[in-house]
Amino acid sequence: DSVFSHVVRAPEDPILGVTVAYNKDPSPVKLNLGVGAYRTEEGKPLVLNVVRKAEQMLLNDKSRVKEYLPIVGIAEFNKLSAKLIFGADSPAIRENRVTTVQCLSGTGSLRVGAEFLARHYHQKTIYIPQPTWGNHPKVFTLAGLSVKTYRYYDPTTRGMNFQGLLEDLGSAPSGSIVLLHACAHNPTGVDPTLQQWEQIRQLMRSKALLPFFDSAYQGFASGNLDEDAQSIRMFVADGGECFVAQSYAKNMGLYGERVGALSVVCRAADVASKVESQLKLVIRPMFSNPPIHGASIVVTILKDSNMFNEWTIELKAMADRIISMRKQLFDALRARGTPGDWSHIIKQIGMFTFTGLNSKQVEFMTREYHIYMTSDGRISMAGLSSKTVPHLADAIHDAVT
Ligand SMILES: Cc1[nH+]cc(COP(=O)(O)O)c(CN[C@@H](CCC(=O)O)C(=O)O)c1O
Repeated sequence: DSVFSHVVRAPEDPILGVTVAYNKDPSPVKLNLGVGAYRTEEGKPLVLNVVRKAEQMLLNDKSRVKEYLPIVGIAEFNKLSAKLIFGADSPAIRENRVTTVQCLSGTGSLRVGAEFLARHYHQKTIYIPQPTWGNHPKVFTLAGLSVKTYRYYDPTTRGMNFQGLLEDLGSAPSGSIVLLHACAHNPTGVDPTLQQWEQIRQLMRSKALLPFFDSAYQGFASGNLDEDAQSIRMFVADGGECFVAQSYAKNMGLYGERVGALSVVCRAADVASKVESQLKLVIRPMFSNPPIHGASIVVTILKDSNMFNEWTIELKAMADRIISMRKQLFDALRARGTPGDWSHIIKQIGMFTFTGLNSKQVEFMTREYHIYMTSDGRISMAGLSSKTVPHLADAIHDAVT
């Protein structure tokens, strides 16, 4: 018999497995509110017009070839990605203290950064928020870091547990790595205020804690690219060092193209270039060099001011539709007199609402209403439309009464 007959069947992924279950459900009223992927009012995935236009331009350009990219990817993509996240006027970019390497979307950027840190950084512990994106602990553990958590969310207020955050980061060994969601925290939808970010920055710099930002939703939280990058830019402005993982999956709708970048901001230009040389030694045996198509779309859009503006308009429209779904769900629950305070639905920002529903209630909603969402009570608002809000509101009302 097979030499792999001992292999046990692994469980489905807590997030991506929701889509597997949804796809199996024959119900005509089923609703997929699991995966954080944007859907239109018609409930369909969206390819941005500006992305279609960029792809057409690429197709028409007969000079384009499909040669290997350099290990670090498309140089122009890396420059434009750094500019997008750090700002055109970033001192770090001006002083050439940033190295950016093209990776496989946000996950790949996190993994490459974690592998580098496990090899070259003296502290092997990374503190991640409690709760956080389900894949974070696996990415960092498999890269060789040891994962600890810091308090982040307060279930009673459904807001931040800021005191807990300060205490936990305040008692972390100096030099520890700290994972920070740049904006639109997943799964809670709760972000620090700018004042709280400044307090976090001061505390972290005073203990030489190393910030590792995960920016998967730039532009999706507020609808404004610069606003959603403010937390990162505060840290870069103080001249300190940080890691930033960037994803174009959501804000440019390039999910399956796997387009992202890892940036490392260093204190000196020569350090940045040595770091880049070591990042290449991580990437080469991992995936050798990144895919050309998605990054070429990003370059085509970011380098042309008209297409860039077109993108920002489409991005704002996606963010606005999500915000209107929040309002509609909140109003629908109020209209039903659903017991409980549901104001967190409109206070939280980004792709997700952390409803506060428990796994039993979630199971009930899946069984009785064919609503698919993660067992932690997270709902992807992008999966909702005006037509389906009543169905969800009925399900929540039924689950809590
Ligand atoms: C915070 C965060 N960081 C990184 C990623 C990775 O994105 P990518 O660029 O595709 O590698 C995601 C996607 N998380 C949503 C998408 C599905 C998934 O889990 O992956 C989600 O939480 O639904 C995040 O939510």
